[in-house]
Amino acid sequence: MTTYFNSRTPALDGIYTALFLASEKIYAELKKGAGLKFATSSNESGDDQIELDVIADEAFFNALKTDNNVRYVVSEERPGLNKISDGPYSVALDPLDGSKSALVGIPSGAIFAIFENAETDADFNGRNIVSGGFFVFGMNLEAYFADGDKVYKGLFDGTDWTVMPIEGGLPSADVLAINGQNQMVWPEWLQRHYASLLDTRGGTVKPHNMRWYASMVSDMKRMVLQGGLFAYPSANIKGYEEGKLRLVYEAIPMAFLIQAMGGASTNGEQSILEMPVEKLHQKTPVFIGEKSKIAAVEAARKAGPV
Ligand SMILES: O=P(O)(O)OC[C@H]1O[C@](O)(COP(=O)(O)O)[C@@H](O)[C@@H]1O
Ligand SMILES: [Mg+2]
Repeated sequence: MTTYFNSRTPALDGIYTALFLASEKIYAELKKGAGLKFATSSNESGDDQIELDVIADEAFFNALKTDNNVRYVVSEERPGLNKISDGPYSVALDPLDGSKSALVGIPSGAIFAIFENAETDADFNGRNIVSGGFFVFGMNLEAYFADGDKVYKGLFDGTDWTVMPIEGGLPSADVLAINGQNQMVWPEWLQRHYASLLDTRGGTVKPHNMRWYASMVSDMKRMVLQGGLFAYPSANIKGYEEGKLRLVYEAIPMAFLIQAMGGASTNGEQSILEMPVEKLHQKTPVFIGEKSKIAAVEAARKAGPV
């Protein structure tokens, strides 16, 4: 089998190949316009699915199920731990991130994390992750990921992948990616912090620039290329008590990648990579970005009121 990427951990090479091959399949379906309508099903968490969610989940699962290094596959679209073998690594996936945005032509993608020696839900945490990142299904098929502490960009030209290191760390920009929909019911400290990021001080200072794709992979691609702050906070409204994003296969892989670039993450109180995991599908408030911006979020949270 062709090796698409030589990991610093050679046992991961086959897993990367499976992930890259599955992404090609999903991208080809998306390019054909296949699966871009609501399915009659819903996923493990009760979210409505589009047909491409199901196609994407099957593509990843089928690609990974023959690899003896893969112990479990975890997916947003499936219940529980799906046993593959007794191998040392487990893969957690959001097989189609931003699916509702895909319906209107905004780049979607897939998020992945590889964990070492995971046996229970609790083991799928930021201390056991060895690789994390995402694919973007946009103008091109691209991958952005951290293999250990090294960061790479992959570009598919329709036949082959070119994978290159990303050097130079996380760029810096006063860009804020957040959905302001729930701002009236955000914690009070966040309402204040948000206002401070947009404060022009009487027209003398440029406020943070707002960007929101409603597609985490697209917002994180912007982060990798330009810097900034990405946030999906909790809100005092049904369904958003812990935000919207999933800890294991959305927050942790993105936090791992951005930390490898010199950035940081928090749930408001602690790094996402330090958070205990209780359930595979649990949600968490997410703040990911430049170190100084994450420190400012935590300082605002500490200053209260919560
Ligand atoms: O609809 P909202 O509140 O803008 O949420 C958008 C967020 O939800 C997500 O689409 C995640 O949901 P899916 O994985 O179900 O697509 C993220 O990609 C994005 O950041
Ligand atoms: Mg998602």
